[in-house]
Parts: sequence; C-alpha cells; structure tokens
Amino acid sequence: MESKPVISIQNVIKTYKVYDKPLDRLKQSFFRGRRQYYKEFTAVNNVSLDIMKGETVGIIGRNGSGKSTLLQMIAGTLTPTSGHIEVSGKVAALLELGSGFNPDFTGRENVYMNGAILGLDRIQIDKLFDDIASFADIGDFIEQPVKTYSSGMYVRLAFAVQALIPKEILIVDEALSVGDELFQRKCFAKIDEFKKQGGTILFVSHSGGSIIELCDRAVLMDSGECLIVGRSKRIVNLYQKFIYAPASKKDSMRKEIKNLNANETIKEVVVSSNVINGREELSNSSRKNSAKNQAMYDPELKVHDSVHYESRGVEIFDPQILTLSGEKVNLLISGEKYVWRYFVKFHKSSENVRFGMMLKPATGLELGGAATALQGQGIPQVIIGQVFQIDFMFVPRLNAGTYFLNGGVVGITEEGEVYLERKIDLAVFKILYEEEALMTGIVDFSISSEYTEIS
Ligand SMILES: Nc1ncnc2c1ncn2[C@@H]1O[C@H](COP(=O)(O)OP(=O)(O)OP(=O)(O)O)[C@@H](O)[C@H]1O
Repeated sequence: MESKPVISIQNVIKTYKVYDKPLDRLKQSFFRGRRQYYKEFTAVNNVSLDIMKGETVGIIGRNGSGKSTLLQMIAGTLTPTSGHIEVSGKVAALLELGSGFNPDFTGRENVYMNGAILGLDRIQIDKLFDDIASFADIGDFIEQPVKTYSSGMYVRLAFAVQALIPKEILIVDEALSVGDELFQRKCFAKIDEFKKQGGTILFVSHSGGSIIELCDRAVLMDSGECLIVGRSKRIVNLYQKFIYAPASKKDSMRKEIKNLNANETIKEVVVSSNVINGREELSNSSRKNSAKNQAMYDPELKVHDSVHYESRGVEIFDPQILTLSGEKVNLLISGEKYVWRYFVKFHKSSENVRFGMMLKPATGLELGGAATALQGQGIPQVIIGQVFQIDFMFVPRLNAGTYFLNGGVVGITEEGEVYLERKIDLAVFKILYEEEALMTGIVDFSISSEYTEIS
C-alpha cells in the first residue's frame, strides 16, 4: 500500500436547510438573507479520514447517521458545506443505481450515454459494451427503452455499467441488497476481483457480516460524526454493542466509543493488513500444533478481546469446551464431538428464556450456531437466583485455524424478545492441522474426488 491517501477527507461538514412547511421555503426565497425560515441540520459533522490505495473501508452506522451523505460527497454528487475532500483517481459509484438513465432511451443508448458521462469515448465504450451487456444478462431487453424494464433489470444494467468501466476507486452503497441472490453473488465477486487487482473500495452496509468479510478497516458513524475507525471486526462488534444497548446507556456508550484510546485504534489499523489473509496465517500457526489425533488444552490460548454486551440482570460465566468424557480442551480435532458449556445466573426473574451459541472464524463470519428452543418455546419462567448449566454438543468439521464461540441468553420482555446477556468471543479454540488433509477453505464438506483417464 502506498503512503499517500487516495481519498483525503478533512473536517468535512454538510448541513441541510430544513423547512417546517413548504411555504417557509417560498418565504425564504422572498426574504433572501433578511429573515431565516429554516433550521440547519448537520448530516455530516466534522469528519476527517484518510483512505489509502488498495484499502477496502467499510462504513457502518444507524439509519440517518450520515453514511450516504459522506459517500455522495466523495463521489462528487454533493458538495460539502465546509472542509475539503481530495480524491485521486477515477471513481465509480454504485449509489442510487440507474438515477442517470433516460427512461426513453434503450439500454444500449443509456450505456453509451452513461459511459460518456463517466468520461469514456465511443471507442472505449464499444470495447466494453459486450461485457456490460453480458454482465447485466437482460437478453434482448438491452434494445428496449429502459422504461419497459422491471426494477431488477434496471439495477442490473446500472450495476454492470459502473462495475465494468475502468476506475481506481469504487464506492458501494447498500445498493447490492437489490436483485436476486445469484446476481448479488456476481456483484460481490466483481467487487472482490476489483479489490484483488489493488482497487480502493468504500463500502456502506448495515450488515456487519459483509463489512467484516470485505473490509480491512471500518468506520463507525453516528449522528453525522465518525466515532471510531479501526479493524473491521472490532468496529462491527462495537457497532452491534452500541445498537443493542438500552436507550438509557446509548449516550454514555457513544462517549466511551469516541474516547477509545487513539493508540488502540492505530494498533488495529496496523494489524489490518494481516486480517485479509487471516485464515491462512491462522492455519499456519496451527500447523505448529500438528494433530496427534488427540484434543489438548493450551493454557496460553485465551481470548484477549471478548466483547460483553450490556447485561439485563443475567450473567454468563465459566465458559468451557470439553470432550465427551469431560476433559477441558481448546485444541480440537476436526470431525470429533465436543461440548460447548457455559453457566448462566439470573439476577432478575425472566420469561420465555432461550440460550444460544454462535461459532465464527477470526473474520467474524457467522459459520453456524443454534438456540436451545424455538422462539416462544423457551423456559416459561426463571426466578431470581436460579443458575443453569448450558451444554451445546457440536462437531466442528473445519479446516485448521482459530475459531471463536459466542454465548447468549434471550428472554421475552415488554420490548419483545431481547438479549438478556450476550458475550462475543467467549471462548477460542484451534482446529489442529492434519498432515494428510486435502481440504481447502473453512468448512469440511467431506469432499471426496476421483478422476478417470478417458483418452
Ligand atoms: N436533502 C436533505 N435535506 C435535509 N436532510 C437530509 C437531506 N438528505 C439527507 N438528510 C438527512 O441527513 C441525515 C443523514 O442522511 P444519510 O442518508 O446520509 O444517512 P445514512 O446513514 O446513509 O442513512 P441510511 O442508513 O438510512 O441510508 C438524515 O437524518 C437525513 O434525514
């Protein structure tokens, strides 16, 4: 990665004039600067951020936190009220897809028109056209006016144009949630390909999972402010902790996140480049612990960064991974059965209680989990002082690497079903490396193979 940022955002503020009634807007135009009929609303409040070449940076935050406004300013479709944004390189923006299309033009004509707006000449678009049409995969509709398209076709074509034009920076909004799953997969693959080729990506999503999977770093925005920047997994954990916090704790938590030690943030940024290839590195480290076909316990293998959500009178304690004969282990053999156990104490009586677990690799992808009962079919009533031992029997069919276990307790309150207690990365374990294993990836699907010489 080069040291000069490709996107440099300095003290950027965006304010909007908000009128209570349409008439106020009219009055304002009459009275010009002499009287004020509007209130000012700050959508982006003093944001500074540098993004380096080749980085994929995620932006996460609640609805209305200013994510799209920030992206639109970077894409150049909105101007900051104050501050500076410098962007070096051609930008393609997957924002408000298709907003530049003319409904009366055919798909082909719109591709040429859009390409021209994006700075390409006719010959360049001629070269790209077939790839764009084949990516959009809308058949003969490409020759029809786009006003006859379904909304899915419209987005496919708009995405294809942005995805295939040459660019150095790609800006992606939640736009990817449109279209069917196969098309979404194709879009993610395209984004991944761009990332592998060294492109810089800015990605907005409400999905923590996609941010962790795609991004090296993430930014948590709230009420127009950038609260913290850091390693994606850490930021997504903080975001989830923040949004699940009870309303009375939100302000103090917001301050806490903002005040998080700046050094800590810097440290996270430094390790971020390792995170991209985390899986391989983790496998390599496990390689040292090559399996002798027996699970073991390594006292040095501990979670350093467990995230504890706000508890609602319920406490999870004493987590442990055990063999079926009751030995404590954390170096496991793929395909063998283990027990994930934790204890729960109720300091408050609770209703309709269920317990849950989730298993994740270092990237945070939710690989698999379970609950002890279906929603509404939990333990009808738990009283103060009761303690439960929760056992989940599980068979990790996984490649060598490091994995994390969560635990959570939900109950039905007047707010509906909520987490009474939730701990992320409550325990860590490694799957030991097997000398003879042919599998690749994370999950062991018991794949067998054969080949036959046919000529
Ligand atoms: N043209 C506008 N005039 C007035 N307020 C606006 C305008 N555009 C956006 N806002 C306000 O600015 C705030 C930030 O909006 P923005 O769309 O950037 O948020 P967001 O984080 O992208 O939200 P979401 O996740 O819902 O897409 C919101 O409160 C929104 O109502």
